[in-house]
Amino acid sequence: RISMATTVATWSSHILLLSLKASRGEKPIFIVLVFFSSWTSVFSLQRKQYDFVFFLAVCKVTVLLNRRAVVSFEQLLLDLSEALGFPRWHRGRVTRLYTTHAREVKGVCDFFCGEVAFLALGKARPVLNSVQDALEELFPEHSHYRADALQVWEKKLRPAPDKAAKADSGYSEETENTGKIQEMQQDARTHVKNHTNAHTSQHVGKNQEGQYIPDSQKSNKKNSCKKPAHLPNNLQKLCVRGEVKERHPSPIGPFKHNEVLRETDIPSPILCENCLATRSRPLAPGLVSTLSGRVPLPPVSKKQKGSHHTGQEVKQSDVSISPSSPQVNRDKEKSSAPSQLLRPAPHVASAHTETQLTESCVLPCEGTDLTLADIERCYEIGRLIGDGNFAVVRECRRRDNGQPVAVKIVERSKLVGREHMMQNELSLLGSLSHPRIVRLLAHHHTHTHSYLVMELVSGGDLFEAINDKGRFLEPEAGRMVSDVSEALNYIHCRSIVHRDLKPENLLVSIRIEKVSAGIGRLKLGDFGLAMVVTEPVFTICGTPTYVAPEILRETGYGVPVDVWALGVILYILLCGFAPFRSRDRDQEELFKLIKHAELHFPSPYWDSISEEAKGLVRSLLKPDPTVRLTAEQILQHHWVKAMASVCGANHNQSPNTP
Ligand SMILES: Nc1ncnc2c1ncn2[C@@H]1O[C@H](COP(=O)(O)OP(=O)(O)OP(=O)(O)O)[C@@H](O)[C@H]1O
Repeated sequence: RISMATTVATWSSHILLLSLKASRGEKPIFIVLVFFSSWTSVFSLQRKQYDFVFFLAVCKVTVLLNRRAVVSFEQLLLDLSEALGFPRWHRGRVTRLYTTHAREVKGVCDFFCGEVAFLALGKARPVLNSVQDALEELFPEHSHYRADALQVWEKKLRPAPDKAAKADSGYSEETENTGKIQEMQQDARTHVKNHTNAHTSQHVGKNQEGQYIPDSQKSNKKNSCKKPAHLPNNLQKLCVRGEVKERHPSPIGPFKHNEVLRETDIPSPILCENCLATRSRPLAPGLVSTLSGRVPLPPVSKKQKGSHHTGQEVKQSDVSISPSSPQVNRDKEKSSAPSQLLRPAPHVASAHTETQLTESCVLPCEGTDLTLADIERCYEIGRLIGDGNFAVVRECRRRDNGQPVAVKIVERSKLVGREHMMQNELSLLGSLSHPRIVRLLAHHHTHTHSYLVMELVSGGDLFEAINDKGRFLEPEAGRMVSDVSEALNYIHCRSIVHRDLKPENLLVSIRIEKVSAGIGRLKLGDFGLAMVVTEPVFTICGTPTYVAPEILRETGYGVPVDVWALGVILYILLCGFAPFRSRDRDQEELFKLIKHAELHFPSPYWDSISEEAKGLVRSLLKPDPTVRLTAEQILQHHWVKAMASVCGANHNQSPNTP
């Protein structure tokens, strides 16, 4: 997966250049740094268990960073710095990252958002000549791009006429702490080229020698909107899984301008960090299926996840992931699929009458006698829109009335020992009907797979929206909290606890770009871990970042755990990073922090956020579940009401509009 990239390691007076070359035609997954390093650094990197550490020469190492490996921006800076030979204690460590166009990278999302290259800097201001050298080295054939970038840098580095302008330059805060003028004359001048559009890429550079300033202990605290691990079942210990960041088009493309969006340019799926779910985006507007004018359906012959499949391909992939012998399948199912699994949910049965199925589309929700051909006769199977641990979700269309639906295809052999998860989805979700909860319309079963036909929520999920936007304005965040609280209030009144509330399970009912305009509405989905709670539950389950302290304390829990998770989500919505995070991605440390529940609102990220919003966060993240707000109380909270009404007034929409 590593392309042997051109090695560019050039000293300029202040900036060390790192360069890479993308391997062509591969999915973009990793950020790669190649550097010259001491053995000490190499070993420390290995101890950190990066995905790959390659020895390309005696002292040259490639480090692949991916989105899941990065817990916080602070940690990312430390990792980059260490990779470049400046460990965290080193005076010359990297403290800032800038894009080629002088925009400071302030969080993990910024880092993984498709920039081609970054300048990694220490404490001191960079010198324009060095930037120019760096740009020339990196983009030798792109004089316009270089000139453009240089112009922005020139503006940024122009001597500040007064104190205020200096403060605005973005270089003043970090140096305040050091208090040593000579330290400001040193920097970890490194030019890092980053390529998220390539499966793997390569950077090469050299360490800089000399005196460096000490760590100010005040590096950027902004964290990622990273998704932590999802538990495959409710008995397993919480553990962190991986994620691969989606591809974003590069700002300058693969060194080309004005590229037209083709189908092949549709961003590749993201692999969800929490649940190893592959995340793909809705088709770009205008990409309409050749099969149907109404719903974007798959063109042919792309087999990787997130690509489009024909019905035939779906069939093939179904076959390939199933146990080879049909007899084996049947035997497995006999032992794994409980009889309740096949019982239709009461609410689901009525869905058939409501949707006026034609004769050919009436499929039973009972028994396992159906075949894939039966399913395909009723549903045109479309592109992959989600992929969890046990299921893939595809956009489909009913053939009789053209209704777009989402079909969750569960391979039942993967559910052995966890049959309750699907049972929950069928019995609990099937019994619910609320505008803020994804509706289960029908379910069908073959010998090997179950098909859960759901309302299609076409705007992606909140995780993607957070990834896109970083953080949200208070009115947007308030309305989202209101939406989720409505859903929670509805299920909590029925003594149902969701237990896996997180941004990935909140679907946006319209396209993501409109979320930024405050119009997106959320719907709660994935009831795989939900259960009816009549007495305290002790099972440890959930997703680390969102797990409530009482779950970890194992003292028994109930519906308030969902409110805690909502508190974590609100915190992330407002500032872009999670309230409890371990710098070293240490799960034990994370759990300690959660149990301790000490809440901070670090500056400057929270400076502009109202006390009311902070107050609500505090009320949701109360370690004692008995004093935590209930979903009903959240809906009555003055900030939530005010924010929801601002959004409602802006968009002339009732909060209950589906
Ligand atoms: N009704 C829907 N409409 C649109 N997209 C959906 C729908 N349901 C699920 N998805 C997408 O599919 C992804 C996976 O779905 P879901 O979480 O239900 O699968 P899962 O296998 O239960 O996941 P997990 O691994 O978390 O248990 C979701 O994150 C979402 O992006």
